[in-house]
Amino acid sequence: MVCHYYQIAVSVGARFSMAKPSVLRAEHSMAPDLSSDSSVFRGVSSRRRDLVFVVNPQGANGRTGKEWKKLLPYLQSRLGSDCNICESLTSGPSHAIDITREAIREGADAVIAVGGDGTLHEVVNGFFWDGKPVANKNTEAVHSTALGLIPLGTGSDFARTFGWLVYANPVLIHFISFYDMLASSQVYVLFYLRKNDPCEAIERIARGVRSRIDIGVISREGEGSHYFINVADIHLSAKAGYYASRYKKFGNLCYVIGALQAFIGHRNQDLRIKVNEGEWEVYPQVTALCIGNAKYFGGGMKITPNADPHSGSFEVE
Ligand SMILES: Nc1ncnc2c1ncn2[C@@H]1O[C@H](COP(=O)(O)OP(=O)(O)OP(=O)(O)O)[C@@H](O)[C@H]1O
Repeated sequence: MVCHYYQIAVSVGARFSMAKPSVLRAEHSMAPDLSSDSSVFRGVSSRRRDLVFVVNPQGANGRTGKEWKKLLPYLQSRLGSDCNICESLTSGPSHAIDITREAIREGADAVIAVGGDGTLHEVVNGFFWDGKPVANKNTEAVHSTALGLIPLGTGSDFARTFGWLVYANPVLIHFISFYDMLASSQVYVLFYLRKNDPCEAIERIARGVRSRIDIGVISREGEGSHYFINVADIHLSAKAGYYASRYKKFGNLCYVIGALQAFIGHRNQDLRIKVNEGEWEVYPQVTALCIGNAKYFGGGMKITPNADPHSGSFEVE
């Protein structure tokens, strides 16, 4: 009998320090031309921080777009005097990646994902290009671009790990590699995490609170790198997530339906795993493998309860 197995290496890198301090500069005089693609960026005020909101209007079966429309006037009145507010609506899958890269190159102070974990995931991947962090094209700029989140998706699982709280102290982000990849890099992260209370999120944006967290990197020989901020998984749970995306109109129930569908025809598989510098080991008949940087997936399932995005390590289940 031929034995098929997946092969995965999980490794944890060391934290390291960022060369530049990470304070949002309220008096920043930079005025990048984020309106170079006018269909994408709509500048609202003229100076100070440049905040780019990447909105998936189709998130949560269209609820994200509706919530965002209600939120925008408040956001403009609250932040408009201090910030350039750039609203950028995604037109389809992967668009958020391109928007984010452009915003960082143009010197945005923060790129804020407005939507669910899918949108957040794309924005995180937009912070990188060709295995490296995207850089401001103004090489003399002294600020870094922060990542932000207003969780308005179906599951919004990443935000759950934080209990909708703000992390006030800057902590270092670093990127942890796994799957035949060494990696190290960093971005700063802003958290605006009070689900169903976006006004509270905007208050946090106004305060400019920053934190630093870990980001995972997945790579395969001959393919590009792929970054994750929440939970990376393979086999049954990954199939469940894939199927769930077809049923978002049912809200969080989509994850139950997706899981049921994934069970149909599912067969466990042997898995070859290496953790850190350990030996390769074969784990027989594995149902799923989850590598958690944060705790939740599948619409609130606490799959890696001890994972902590600030810890410099993953929890593997
Ligand atoms: N204009 C669009 N039309 C259709 N799909 C889009 C559009 N913009 C982005 N997308 C895709 O929609 C996917 C899901 O969006 P998002 O994660 O924001 O909402 P969700 O699936 O409801 O939330 P969650 O992932 O937290 O359950 C994204 O990964 C993205 O690829």
